[in-house]
This record gives sequence, structure tokens and C-alpha cells, in this order.
Amino acid sequence: MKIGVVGAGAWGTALAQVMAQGGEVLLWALEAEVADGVNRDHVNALYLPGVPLSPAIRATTDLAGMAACDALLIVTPAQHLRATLGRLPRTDAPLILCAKGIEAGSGKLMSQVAEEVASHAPLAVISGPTFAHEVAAGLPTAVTLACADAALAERLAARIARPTFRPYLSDDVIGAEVGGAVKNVLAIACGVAEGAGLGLNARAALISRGFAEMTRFGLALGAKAETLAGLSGLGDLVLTCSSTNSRNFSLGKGLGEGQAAAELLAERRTVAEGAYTAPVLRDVARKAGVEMPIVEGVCALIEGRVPLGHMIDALLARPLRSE
Ligand SMILES: NC(=O)C1=CN([C@@H]2O[C@H](COP(=O)(O)OP(=O)(O)OC[C@H]3O[C@@H](n4cnc5c(N)ncnc54)[C@H](O)[C@@H]3O)[C@@H](O)[C@H]2O)C=CC1
Ligand SMILES: O=C(CO)COP(=O)(O)O
Repeated sequence: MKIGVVGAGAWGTALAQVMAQGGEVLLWALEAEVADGVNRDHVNALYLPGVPLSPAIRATTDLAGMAACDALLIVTPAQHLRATLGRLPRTDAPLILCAKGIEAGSGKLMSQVAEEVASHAPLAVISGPTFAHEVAAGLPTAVTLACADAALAERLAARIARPTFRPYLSDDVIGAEVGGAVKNVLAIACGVAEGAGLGLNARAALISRGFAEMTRFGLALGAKAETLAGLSGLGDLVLTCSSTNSRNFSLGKGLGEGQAAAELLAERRTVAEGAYTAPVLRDVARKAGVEMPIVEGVCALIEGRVPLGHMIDALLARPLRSE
């Protein structure tokens, strides 16, 4: 099974590196300098610096080449998924969606966007606790591979599984996507707590009450509770809420230190998906009648509507209730 990877940011490059252990991989990069660097020097200096890449990865800036692949890992940021899929050549190859987010404007999960733009393609999702640098370095990692078609899931798992990269199968595509999208927003909240010096008790409270928000939201969208408690939900939440290796956590840390969201976002080339997912997540949750006070607080901070102190006071002053 020849694998194509669409998107040569940190995660697409790391996935290409693991998949190259099982044969040649074609990697599509938006930027010509990235494709050139991968082909000539076997590095992606822009998005995954310091990692020597496998010579079995061949990079291209031409999406047409993806038609020759048997399965495509789609790893562009969430807000670029629709446009990128729209430019892909028509192919019957399964699309394995790897971005974590909700589309602004439509309020759709990645699989719902793909169903609209590439309705002919079989879909799967990879999600879970996966810092790109660790995966690229061959450190042990487990992910959720979600697909409604059990036979396809098994075929994909057989190709994707590597000695240090272990997929667990699930039929709950929505659940796998909700976990990845919501944890990014909660990681911003935990970063805020770090930046503002609120302590580790506050972080643990945000993780567990954030998980309650993720679970309420996921169940309202039809996700299974056990998916949300698995690698793609709780697992990724714990990882991303614990380390400045997370772009979302470090964005939150900057906010907690008093910097403005607009400045922090303008400074970065890499994507902090939670900043774009937060407002649309809040809107979808409100429409579904799901209370997400931590997500509401993150939105208020990102939009610059309330000072940090007010946001913290508002969360602590909510009516007392059962856990
Ligand atoms: N970096 C990580 O450790 C992980 C990232 N992810 C997810 O993977 C997705 C991609 O993130 P990264 O690879 O980290 O990105 P990145 O932050 O390393 O790089 C940004 C990417 O966006 C692309 N891009 C910019 N403008 C674009 C456009 N107009 N059209 C298409 N692509 C465009 C760039 O070419 C580059 O590939 C995100 O949804 C992220 O949440 C998931 C798991 C781990
Ligand atoms: O999704 C990730 C780890 O699973 C990466 O998190 P960040 O995008 O916050 O860096």
C-alpha cells in the first residue's frame, strides 16, 4: 500500500517518517522550499527542524501525484482542509484525516467537511497523544484509528502500525474527532493557568472539568463515552495540557502572562488550532445546548473581551453544583 501524505508541517512530516519505515512515501508540501529541503537534504527545516528524514520520503508540490497513492494521510491544518481536498485529484484511495479542529463558519468536523468535498472517498481518522517530534524520533506512541468500515480499518492498521507506532481501532469517527478538536482549546486554558501562575491544582481542575465539557459536547454530537475516555480524548488532553511542547499550551501561557492573542498569533508560523476552533466550538455547543464554561472563558480571552482576572473570577464564581 503506497502512502501519500498531504501537508508537510510538523505532523505530516513526522507521519511520513514513520510510514517510510514500511515503504516509499509521497509527501505533498505547500512550500517549494520544504519540498526541496526534503528531497535534497532529507530535512524539513521550516516545520520539523533537527530531524534527519528517511530517504524513502519523496516530496512534491504537485497534488496531482497523489492519485498514484493507495491511501492518503490528510494533514493540513483544519481551516485549510476544505480547500486542499478540493484541489486533490479524484481518487478512490481512502482519506485518513489527521487535523484536529472544527471548521470556522460551517461548524463541521473534518470528516463532515470531507464528506462534502470528497463524497466518493472512504474516510478514517487518526488522533491521539502525538507530539510530532517524539513520533519522528521513533519514541513509543499509540493512536486511535477510527473508521466506520471495520475491514478497511484493519487493512489501514496493518500498514500504519510500526514497531513504535501502535494504532487502536475504533468505529467512532465523531468521538475521535471531538477529542482532538476540544483538547486544543482546553490546552490553551491550561497554558493560561501556567502563565498566570495559578498552580498545579488549577491545572488539574481544568483538565478534569475540561474533560467533563468534552464529554458533554461529544455525547451531544453522538460520540461514544469510551472514545472520549481513550487515547484521542483524555489521552491527548493530558498530553497537551502538560507541556510547553504543545503550541496550544504555549499560546495560553502567553495569554496568561498578559500578552494579546493577536500578537501571539501573528508571531507564529506554526498552527495553534485551538485559537481557531474555540469560537466555532462555543457556537456549536451553544446551539446544541451544551454548557462549556472553560471554552467560553478561552474565547473571551482570545477575543480580548475580558481581562484575565475577570475570566478566572467568573469560572470560580459559577454556581456550586454536583460533579
Ligand atoms: N504538530 C503536532 O505535534 C501535531 C499536529 N496535529 C494536527 O495536524 C494538523 C497540522 O499541524 P502541523 O503539521 O503541526 O502544522 P505546522 O504548524 O507544523 O505547519 C503549518 C502547516 O500549515 C500549512 N499551511 C499553511 N497555509 C496553508 C494553506 N493555505 N493550505 C494548506 N496548508 C497550509 C503549512 O504548509 C504547514 O504544513 C493540525 O490540525 C494539528 O492540530 C495532530 C497531531 C500532532
Ligand atoms: O495534537 C498534538 C499532540 O497530540 C499537538 O498539540 P499542539 O498542536 O498543541 O502542539
